[in-house]
Amino acid sequence: MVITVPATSANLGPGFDTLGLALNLRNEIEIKPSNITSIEIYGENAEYLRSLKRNFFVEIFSDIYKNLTGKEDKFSFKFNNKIPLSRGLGSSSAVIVAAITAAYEMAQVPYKKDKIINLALNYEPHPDNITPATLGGFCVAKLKKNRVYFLKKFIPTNLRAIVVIPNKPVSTAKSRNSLKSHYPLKDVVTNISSTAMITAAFFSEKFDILKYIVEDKIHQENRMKLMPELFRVREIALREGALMSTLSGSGSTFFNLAYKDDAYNIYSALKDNFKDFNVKILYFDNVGVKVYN
Ligand SMILES: Nc1ncnc2c1ncn2[C@@H]1O[C@H](COP(=O)(O)OP(=O)(O)OP(=O)(O)O)[C@@H](O)[C@H]1O
Ligand SMILES: N[C@@H](CCO)C(=O)O
Repeated sequence: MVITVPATSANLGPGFDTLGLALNLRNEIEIKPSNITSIEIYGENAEYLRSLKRNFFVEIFSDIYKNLTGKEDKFSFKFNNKIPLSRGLGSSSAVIVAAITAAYEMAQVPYKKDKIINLALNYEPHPDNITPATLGGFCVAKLKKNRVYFLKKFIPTNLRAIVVIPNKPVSTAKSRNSLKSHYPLKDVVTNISSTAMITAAFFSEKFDILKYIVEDKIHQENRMKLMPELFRVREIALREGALMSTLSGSGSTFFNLAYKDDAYNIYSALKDNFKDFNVKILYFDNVGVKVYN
């Protein structure tokens, strides 16, 4: 069985822990029943992941598989990773969502994607990465009493993401600790109105308005100060025609949305100015986690 899962960009600026979308940059995992457990890792951060004593995917997969079947069967795992670690592209959510889905598939227990999203929450309390990793598209998610409520919208094919991936990781857990616990009412209102406008823009496919309404007062500026070059990434992307330009999740990646005809200009301006950063044009993903038997 092969399972693939997309990278995700969470928050979209003001939609902290609420908005997210899926990008066509996928980790691929091949799993086969075997007499012994074996793990092969290729691609992004392979050397680092090989050096770890515990494999996050295999641990989650084994727990869920045992819960479902009562058995401790052995499998061979081959990972081909494209999502860089701790860059705000949802690498941890991708692992969690893929591992849970793989366990249900291998155990041959029927499931709905709603189930995957809610189980994933036990491992990471951020529905804004988990929901689009599972479903693809643009997702709005709300966590209430330990349950995720969500809505998804397909992202049209005339849009592209231009991502700027710095060479420095940012741990989500650490970067959350640096955030304030209280905010003035006017800042809260800025985020509520901006998040509502972004949601309406995606659901009505009226993307031009994004140029004027994306404002965050909760987390972005503080997090961007950890890597001040990101202020210039935003300035250049917007100047070259991006519809919006936001920190991806907790960073360090910057996410830029553009019409496909503007994508190359934005990409080359960013590439020329940030030679040490990895700049990519990506399609959006509207499918989410996918299984090939
Ligand atoms: N392919 C992988 N295989 C095993 N473990 C992984 C893999 N990808 C990520 N992880 C685990 O997830 C951690 C990264 O999680 P973190 O939340 O800091 O970053 P992220 O999910 O990439 O960013 P964000 O949540 O802001 O989008 C890694 O340190 C590692 O423990
Ligand atoms: N909403 C989470 C996403 C982490 O990718 C945060 O900003 O910390």
